[in-house]
Parts: sequence; C-alpha cells; structure tokens
Amino acid sequence: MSPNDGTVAGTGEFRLIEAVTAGRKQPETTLLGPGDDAAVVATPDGRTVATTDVLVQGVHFRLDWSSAEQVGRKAVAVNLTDIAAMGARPTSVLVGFACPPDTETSVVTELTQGMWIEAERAGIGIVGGDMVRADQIVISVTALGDLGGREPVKRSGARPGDVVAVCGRLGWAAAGLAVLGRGFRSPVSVVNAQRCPEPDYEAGLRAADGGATAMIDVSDGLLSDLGHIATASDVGIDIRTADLDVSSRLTEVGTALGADPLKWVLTGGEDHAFAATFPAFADLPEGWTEIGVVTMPDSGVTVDGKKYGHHGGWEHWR
Ligand SMILES: Nc1ncnc2c1ncn2[C@@H]1O[C@H](COP(=O)(O)OP(=O)(O)O)[C@@H](O)[C@H]1O
Ligand SMILES: Cc1ncc(C[n+]2csc(CCOP(=O)(O)OP(=O)(O)O)c2C)c(N)n1
Ligand SMILES: [Mg+2]
Ligand SMILES: [Mg+2]
Ligand SMILES: [Mg+2]
Repeated sequence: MSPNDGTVAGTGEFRLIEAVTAGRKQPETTLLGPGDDAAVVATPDGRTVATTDVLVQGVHFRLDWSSAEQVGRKAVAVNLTDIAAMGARPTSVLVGFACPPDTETSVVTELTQGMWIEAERAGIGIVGGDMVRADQIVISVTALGDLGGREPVKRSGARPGDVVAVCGRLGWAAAGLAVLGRGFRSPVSVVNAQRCPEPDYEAGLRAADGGATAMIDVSDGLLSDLGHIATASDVGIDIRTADLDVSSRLTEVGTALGADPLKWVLTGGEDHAFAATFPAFADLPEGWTEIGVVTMPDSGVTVDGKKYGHHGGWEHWR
C-alpha cells in the first residue's frame, strides 16, 4: 500500500492512531490521555487507570493453534500488562465478545474460563461485558487499574544517559508463531509462549518503585516498542545485543527453521515483557536486566550503534 492511497493500510497503524487522537480536547479529569499503555482519569473518588485491547480470530489467534482457554488467558494478559506498564495494579476487567451464530457455546465458556484464570492470577475478576453477533470471533477486553498513590510511569520520561532494561522473555512468542505458521506443534515451550504469555504483573510495580523514568510492555516488538519511548521522550535508544538473552531454545528453533533468533528477540511481539528506562547507576529492581542506554534525540533506536535493517515489530495492515 502506498502512503496516500486513502486506505488505513496506506496510512499505517500509528499514523491512524495519531489521526484519530490529535487535536481532541480532553476534559480536566483526563490526567493522561491517549498515547501511553493506559490512560489515567480523575474521579471524585480518586484516579483510575484504563486500557483496552481487541483480539480478532485469524489476526491474533487461531483456534486450531490454541485452545479457547489459552486465547481467553491471552486476551486478559495482554491488557493487564498495559496496566502494569504504567506502574499500576489491575483492579478489574470487562469483556466485549462477538461471534458468529454457529459458534459452539463451549468455545465461549472455555474462553471465559481462560479469562477468569488469568484474572485470578492477578487477583481480580471480570466485572462486566457485552455479547454481540459478528462474522468472526472478536474479544475486546477493557482493564482498569489503581496506581496506589504512585505517579504513572509514562512513555515520555526517558532521559539521555538513563539505562534501558527489560524484565521477561523476548522472542519466544515469535519463535512459536514461526513454528505454528510452518504447521508444527513443537517445541511446546515456544508454541505455548505464542499461545499465552505468562507476565509477571508485579514487575511493573517493582520498576515504578525502583525509579523507572519510562516504561512500556513489549506487544509489537522490542525495537518498535522502545521506539515509542524514544519518540515520546524525544531521545534515542541504543541496544547492546551482547546483553540480550538469546536462549539456546530459540537458537535451536532458529536453526531448525532457518530463521534468525536474534531477530525474534529484537522484533518479535506478544511476549509482553516489560521494557523501561532507569537513571544511570540506579540499582535495577529484581528480575530486570540492563540491555542498553538512552542516547541523544534524533538517533532513533539503534542496535550496537547501528540502524537495524528490518521492521522493528508488528504493525496491523502492513
Ligand atoms: N481508536 C483509538 N482512539 C483513541 N486512542 C487510541 C485508539 N487506538 C489506539 N489508541 C491509543 O493509542 C496508543 C497506542 O495504542 P497501542 O499501540 O495499541 O498501545 P498498546 O501497544 O500499549 O496496546 C494507546 O494509548 C491507545 O489507547
Ligand atoms: C493467527 C495469528 N497471526 C499472527 C499473529 C501475530 N500477531 C498478531 S497481533 C501481534 C502484535 C500485537 O498485537 P496488537 O493488536 O498490536 O496489540 P497491542 O500492541 O495493541 O498491545 C502479533 C505479533 C498471531 N498472534 N496470530
Ligand atoms: Mg502496551
Ligand atoms: Mg493496544
Ligand atoms: Mg500493537
């Protein structure tokens, strides 16, 4: 698609978001509007953190690749990491659900079971939702959260000289996608990583309490998501590949499929690890590993000091 062909593909996902959000005046009660992993709104009772992510059959999941329960778990998990990436604790989720008329009822109940399993993992419940007809299964989850008195950790707070760190696995879900896409079902470790992430929701709180200056969950790909921090903070970011954990399991799968495991780590989405920046010389919170440095504006996101030759991550319609 060319940029000016009048379609959303030509416009691109992130310019489309810009087009629908720019210039809209928010009320004073919107403490943090669109542009981060979640919004923060003021209510007479306090503050609420809110976010939503939609999963579409065939785009985000396939029921011949994953069980309905795994899809349900993933639908909730990908929303709760957006809450955690603000330095907040999830408080509840609501579930919008659409499906064709011939969908087996058991698919809906198994999806729901998965959503409850993941919600309970975070100590919360599903407090509402909606059911509508559609041509394929669509799951729209809205998650709410509580900052517990903390300031939200935004995408915009990184400063040159900060260190870049991650918490959680990278590249595993992309390896699993490559395996499933070629018709295989093993190794089950990477395939399960694609079916459902297992985020450590406390990692975002530990980062916030540890002084993180900016944070994001890695949904699209490390380079792409760090790009959002770089743009929002008006800084550059350089990643050192020697400090990335390219697990031997990813190397094995890469060798078997003739694929580059480092590319999965740098650009694979859906592991929902957390990436954050911290002041230089700060003690990193438990589970966090330093992988790079925040550099001066306009240098973009580089890998070992050089521009990376591939897309930094997933983009819808590309
Ligand atoms: N249709 C929309 N209207 C308003 N804000 C939107 C819309 N779509 C996306 N956004 C906002 O754009 C930002 C980026 O979205 P997205 O890339 O989906 O974030 P994430 O990867 O954290 O889920 C978020 O703050 C999101 O709330
Ligand atoms: C059937 C299928 N095809 C492709 C993918 C790969 N995939 C789909 S969405 C996505 C990126 C994340 O999804 P998005 O809707 O952008 O979530 P957000 O960034 O808003 O959290 C990836 C890697 C998949 N999970 N399943
Ligand atoms: Mg996010
Ligand atoms: Mg989103
Ligand atoms: Mg995305």
